[in-house]
Amino acid sequence: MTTETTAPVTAKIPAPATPYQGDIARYWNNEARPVNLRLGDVDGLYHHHYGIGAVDHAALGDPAHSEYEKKLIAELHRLESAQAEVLMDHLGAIGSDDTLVDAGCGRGGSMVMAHRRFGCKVEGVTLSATQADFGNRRARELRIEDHVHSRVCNMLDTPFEKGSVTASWNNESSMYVDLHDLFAEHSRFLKVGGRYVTITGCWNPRYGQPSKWVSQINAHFECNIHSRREYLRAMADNRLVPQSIVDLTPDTLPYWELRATSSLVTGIEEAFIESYRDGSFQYVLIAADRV
Ligand SMILES: C[S@@+](CC[C@H](N)C(=O)[O-])C[C@H]1O[C@@H](n2cnc3c(N)ncnc32)[C@H](O)[C@@H]1O
Ligand SMILES: CC(C)=CCC/C(C)=C/COP(=O)(O)OP(=O)(O)O
Ligand SMILES: [Mg+2]
Repeated sequence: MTTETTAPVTAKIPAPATPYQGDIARYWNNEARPVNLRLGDVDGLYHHHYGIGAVDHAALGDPAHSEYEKKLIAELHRLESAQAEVLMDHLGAIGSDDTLVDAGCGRGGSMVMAHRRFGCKVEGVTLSATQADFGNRRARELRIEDHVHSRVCNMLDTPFEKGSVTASWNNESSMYVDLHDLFAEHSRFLKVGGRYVTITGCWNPRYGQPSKWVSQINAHFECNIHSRREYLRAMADNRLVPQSIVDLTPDTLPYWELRATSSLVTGIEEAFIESYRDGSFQYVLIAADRV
């Protein structure tokens, strides 16, 4: 029998708010890159974000060894999960009765991690019905569907009640939306005293304008990378006061340098490596209090 929790969300997909959002929904509905699926298969946590931390060369062993590629995939995945743990380190004290929101939740890997860590409810929104179905199927397989739920929904217009959410985040998903609209919505559903965290790639105002590498990343993902200045200004305008700003650029470079040597390369590795090296692009975590 089909129940409410097992029915695919595709049965009730809202129309995209704009033609652009329709493009992004299609993009993620059709995405099936091995660099994401093979990494997720390592332990069933499927991410669409990048990694941070030092590469464990001892664990990788000899590149000539027949098991090397498998170990490399496991290592890239370990670094991506480490990134999500660092984001969660900044969410503050979360109890099992709390609700968290993952804005732009992808296939839901971070939501599962947050539930395992805090025992709380996690609500995810994505434009992609394929991703929401994938995340809900994984939650059912893990028997956590009463706590972890994805829906097809525009993160700028969510059904969450005003002041009902203890903490929320965007993990590499804020480059698809206007930041003033985004932070107005987080600010609306967060409790006063709640916490907002983003990990994002942003262009560096000190460079002047987006570099050719940043433009290449935008074209590759059909996104619009904002500047660091824009993040801080849009937060300030929406009652989100930064508590920590961490430049993760040096921590993400080893991930990219390792990924560039793998068989799973997608062609975007050079743009990330060169823009991080020339200072035009930064990988940043911002944690802010809703005041
Ligand atoms: C790069 S993926 C990041 C996924 C996830 N945060 C993770 O870390 O694995 C970007 C996500 O943003 C979502 N997204 C983009 N624009 C959105 C919008 N307006 N509303 C909801 N989700 C959106 C996409 O559907 C996709 O799931
Ligand atoms: C930091 C920036 C600018 C990110 C842009 C958003 C994005 C597409 C993130 C990774 O998704 P993915 O895991 O699906 O990408 P890939 O296939 O390259 O691993
Ligand atoms: Mg990826």
